[in-house]
Amino acid sequence: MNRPTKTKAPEGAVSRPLFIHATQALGAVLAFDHPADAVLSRHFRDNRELGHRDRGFIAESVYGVLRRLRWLRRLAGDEATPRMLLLAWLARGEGWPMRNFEGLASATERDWVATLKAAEAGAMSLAERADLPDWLTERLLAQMSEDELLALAHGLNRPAPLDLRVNQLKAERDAVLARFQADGIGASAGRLSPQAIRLAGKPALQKHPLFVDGSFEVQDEGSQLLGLLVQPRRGELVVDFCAGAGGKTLQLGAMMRSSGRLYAFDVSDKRLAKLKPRMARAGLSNVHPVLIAHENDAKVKRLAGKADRVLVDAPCTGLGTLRRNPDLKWRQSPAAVAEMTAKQGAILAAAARLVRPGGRLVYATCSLLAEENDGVVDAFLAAHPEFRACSAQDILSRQGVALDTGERLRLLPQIHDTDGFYAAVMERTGGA
Ligand SMILES: C[S@@+](CC[C@H](N)C(=O)[O-])C[C@H]1O[C@@H](n2cnc3c(N)ncnc32)[C@H](O)[C@@H]1O
Repeated sequence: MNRPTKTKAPEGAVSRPLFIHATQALGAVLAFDHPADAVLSRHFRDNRELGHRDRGFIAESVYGVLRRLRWLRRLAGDEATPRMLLLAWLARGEGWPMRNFEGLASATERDWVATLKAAEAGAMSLAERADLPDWLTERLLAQMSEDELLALAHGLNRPAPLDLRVNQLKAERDAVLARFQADGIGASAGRLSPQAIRLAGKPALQKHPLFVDGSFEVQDEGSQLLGLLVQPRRGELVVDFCAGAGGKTLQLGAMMRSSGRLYAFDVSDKRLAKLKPRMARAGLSNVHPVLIAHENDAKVKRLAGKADRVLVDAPCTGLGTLRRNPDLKWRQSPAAVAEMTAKQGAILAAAARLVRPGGRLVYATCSLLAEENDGVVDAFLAAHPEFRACSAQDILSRQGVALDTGERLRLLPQIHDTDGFYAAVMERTGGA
């Protein structure tokens, strides 16, 4: 494969081989057969000579094009190839000067880029301005005004910062911050979660001694608030019903001080397999990963009425994570939303059976769509009078998180600078 660092490029530009890598990766991503992060990981695995900065350029360029695809197609034409879209992104999105294209683009392409730099996108529809598909714009418009939708889209179309969660079993946040400062890593305390650190850039931290010893994990600050809503205590029986690779399981386990029993259910053995080494690094001995066939598996039913707390971090369209996964907006569809909402309702009903009287149930998604959020929770509460709604704002405020969110947690990138998250807290009545 091409060695990207050998060709001399003008200052601020990139080498020709690196540009070719970015074009190839973009072409593969734009087929939309697989998630963009999986396609990029594969490209990097197949091209191990690419360094951290090269990978950064490729990923940022690909994600930049995905975020602004409608605008770029308006400028470059509906038939624009991945190479043309990349040139258009670098010229208009990144504002590269013409000299950066020398050595990368042919004379004809450079003439095209020069024209493009002065081109107007012309009158654009709301969906084009928001850089969202038409169907999604329509759904969001039923929930908010045009101005709110554009502000949301602007927030979603920006790169996400890198957040860490300090593992309270192993370290104090101030000590981790002090160590980062000594190591020259720009970081500050999170504004919302008392366990969060926000990094100034995107340093590679997998080999950092505090990552290796389990003192911190990567977790969006918004996601950390979901763990605070569950608020598990030492010695309790807690179920993380859709645990995946354990982003929230690890947080819950640490909040329980590695005591009690924390069941991590999921239908994906691949995801649960990723949880196991993370549990070990985090120093948790209270987590029990359990592979289930579906939400009504006998392994689930065995815990009926026994759990102090159950988290349902439901499978969803993930549209709240567009800052990190901008391809999702082009890969989701109204049919996928309908399929999701049916599954979410079934999982929530099955998980609710595990909650003991007086116990807590938290339903959460990283979706922005009302049908996956309030729609599922309202239908559940209407069908289950034995559950009552609790105030997310009160629960967070008692843990020192001041957030004007009301009964249900709604986090939005343009307001909270987190991914988009939704959570509803409920309690089974009849407790002591
Ligand atoms: C939003 S992800 C969970 C992310 C995880 N909680 C974290 O914090 O990293 C949703 C998970 O639900 C799982 N899932 C899908 N259907 C399920 C079902 N019927 N029962 C339990 N888990 C399910 C998926 O495999 C996926 O891992």
